[in-house]
Amino acid sequence: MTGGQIAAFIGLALIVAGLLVLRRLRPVWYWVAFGAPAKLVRIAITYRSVMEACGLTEPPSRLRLAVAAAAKRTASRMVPRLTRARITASGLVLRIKMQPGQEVHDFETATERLRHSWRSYAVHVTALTPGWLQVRVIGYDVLRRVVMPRTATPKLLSVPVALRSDGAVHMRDFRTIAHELVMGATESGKSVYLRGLLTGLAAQPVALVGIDCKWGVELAPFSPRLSALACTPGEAADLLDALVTEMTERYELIRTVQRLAPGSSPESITSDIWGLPEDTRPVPVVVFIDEVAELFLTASAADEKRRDQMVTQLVRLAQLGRAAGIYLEVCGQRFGAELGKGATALRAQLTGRISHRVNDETTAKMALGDISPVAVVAATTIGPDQRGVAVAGDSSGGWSLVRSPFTGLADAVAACTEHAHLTPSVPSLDPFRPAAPSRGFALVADKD
Ligand SMILES: Nc1ncnc2c1ncn2[C@@H]1O[C@H](COP(=O)(O)OP(=O)(O)OP(=O)(O)O)[C@@H](O)[C@H]1O
Repeated sequence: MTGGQIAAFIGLALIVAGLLVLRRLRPVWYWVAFGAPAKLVRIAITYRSVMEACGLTEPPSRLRLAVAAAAKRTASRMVPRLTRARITASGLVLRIKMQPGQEVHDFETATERLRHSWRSYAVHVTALTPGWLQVRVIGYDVLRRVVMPRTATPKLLSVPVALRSDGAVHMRDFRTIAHELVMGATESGKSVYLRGLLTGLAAQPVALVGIDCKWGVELAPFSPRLSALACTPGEAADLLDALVTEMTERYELIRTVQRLAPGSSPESITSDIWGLPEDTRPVPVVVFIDEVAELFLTASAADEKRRDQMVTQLVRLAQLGRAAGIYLEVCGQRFGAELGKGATALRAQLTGRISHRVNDETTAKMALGDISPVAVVAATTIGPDQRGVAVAGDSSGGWSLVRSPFTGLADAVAACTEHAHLTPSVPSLDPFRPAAPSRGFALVADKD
């Protein structure tokens, strides 16, 4: 071998090694620069044969048969028409026009075959207008290293909290889904999810309230941005009473505005705070409850009375809070009927569901059983090494696999400190406003 050949060989080896490192460490860059163009070419070349192999073609139409007969050749089967292909950070988005006789379900059942044929990580099919569908070909495991797209921007009460396995952004939109239940075993990623949500909301004109009966270890670090915090069941009971009083006052305010000027225009009539004029509209309140089971536990008869009162107030907030701009984000390891009176009623009101890894199928059923049996199975297959991966569903039956980007405790504390000046004062919650933690506390948080 000559010196030049050796140099060329080493150069080639370095390029290949560099590409492998890039693919591992920066999968998005690798995909956009190399993976996507190669995949696009593969799909363009193999499209027809893959559709035939996957059983996604239809017999020729009469017109086609007649034309073929006139030309003395055999008519080919009709292939769904690929009209557009777009490269995204996670894969390719294909727009396909189906042939007469085809339905979206045909493509849904063929996703595994398409995935293997196109050597892709996953294939997702979505119906568009009648006759049209969208096929998302996912190039790599987007949940392994979550990178939120730049287009994912937060809006008032709507925070991009996680990435879906199909590369889309999962938004936590409180105005669409007022209350949510976040479940998962220990070390499954609940706190990281809550931190991300809290960090997103910290920059918005929203009052944040924490109920953390684990002596505040999870939520107390965010004190600079919290309008109220309860760290024991006793404090939680008083805070829930105050929240119900606040809700009642808001309903009275809405009613007062409704009664204004008998001749007022129909557009000014409102049944929630969002229809109120901006200068009178109360600030929205998001209540974070960490480890909800702690609120249900009792050790004595006196505790039981307090528990019943707390649960009643929680159910009232969940039933009526949305119109008053009070939203619940409830977190726990288990949330079944065994927790006692009111648990099932409360769970039924929590429309949004996030289930991280769970210890058993029963727990997955508590979170997702009333959404979809397939979602339950998906939640039970999340492994211990997949921290932060969860099944997100809502009671409409839709669900997807998601993972939140990692938000460290120090980052969340820094965001809360930076936006501390935005903390709204809600007079009825002022007695529960936490004192800002000392610097020493912040340093402990930094170590996370
Ligand atoms: N989205 C994520 N991305 C990367 N790592 C994560 C993610 N979520 C969680 N983890 C890892 O898992 C660890 C445990 O997560 P977390 O503290 O959120 O679990 P948890 O469910 O709140 O546990 P516990 O119930 O014991 O408080 C984190 O310290 C982090 O290392």
